[in-house]
Amino acid sequence: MQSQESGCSKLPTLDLGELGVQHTGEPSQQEWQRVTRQLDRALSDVGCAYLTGHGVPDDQVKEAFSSAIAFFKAERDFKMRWVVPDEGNVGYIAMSSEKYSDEGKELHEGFLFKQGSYDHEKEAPPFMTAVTPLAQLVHALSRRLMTSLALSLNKNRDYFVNMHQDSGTPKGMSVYRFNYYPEPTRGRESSTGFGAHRDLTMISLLFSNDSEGFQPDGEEGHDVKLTRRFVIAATLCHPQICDPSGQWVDVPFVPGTILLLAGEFLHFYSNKRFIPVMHKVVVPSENHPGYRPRCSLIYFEHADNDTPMWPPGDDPDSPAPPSVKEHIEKLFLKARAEGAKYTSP
Ligand SMILES: O=C(O)CCC(=O)C(=O)O
Ligand SMILES: [Fe+2]
Repeated sequence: MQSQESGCSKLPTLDLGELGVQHTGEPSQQEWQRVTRQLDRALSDVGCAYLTGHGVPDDQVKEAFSSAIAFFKAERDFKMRWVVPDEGNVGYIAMSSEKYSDEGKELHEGFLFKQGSYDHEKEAPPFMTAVTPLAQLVHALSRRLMTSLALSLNKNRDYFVNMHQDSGTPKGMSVYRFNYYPEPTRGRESSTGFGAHRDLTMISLLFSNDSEGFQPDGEEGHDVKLTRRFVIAATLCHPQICDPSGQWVDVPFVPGTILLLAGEFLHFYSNKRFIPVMHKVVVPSENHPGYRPRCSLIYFEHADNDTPMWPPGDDPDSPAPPSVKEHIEKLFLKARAEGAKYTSP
């Protein structure tokens, strides 16, 4: 496994080899073992890894981003046609209408969507056509990663896949999300891109565009050993992960890779072996010529609705865990309630 130099940090890079979805045949046993070993190490040491050899064609990713960026640049009234309903969990998320941490106003817009959510009666957002071929590959990729994670825990190879039978259908909670970070015009000192949080997922797969970044001044030189937290960012507007000493570490854009993040569901179902990486997106500290908005596309892999969010304990007196659906909806509604408080005090 190689490491990706990012300023002071080294993030693992994992070549998926025969597990890449360009290979439709069954990977060899050696390849399952190699990838499983490396994946186990990356997610137990750091909680994330850059994936190469994944088989999702770069031109499909670029196409999806240009179509999404065109959407986010459209008039607000147009975008509001898809606004997420009050109690809903898919649709358009307007600028600064969510808040995931206490770090200030969060300067992002978003769009949550599922495959198959739009039919003849419900108008699809215009980027849907560009995303559809990519989504099918991402779904297949996620199943291979879940199989490998089950093998690494010495479980039946279908242990996780069986918990995710509704993925890729409108019924399950698994969802895609575009985030859009335009260049901030004012109030950047007290704002952030996306507040620090851990994903509630089994795994998250993150694509981003090249937002034409550079290393921010004065953030190099920490001797950081990455083990627990993680920031996604090293460019103008970028993600970061966080380490145990509280240092945030940049996660630069690496062309052609997907960033894999372990989520909380995986943490609980691996007996806390895999680290649910803490991450956030930072905004540039000042205006820079040539700045391009950052756009990311994330696939959140969530177990089927009624699955307990963590394995129920042996203690009959301890409260039963919430279901995956209840737990996710609670967090999502809280983020929107906080965003609303913040934007209209
Ligand atoms: O946009 C990004 O790069 C990360 C956003 C994120 O962490 C999320 O949507 O959960
Ligand atoms: Fe996240």
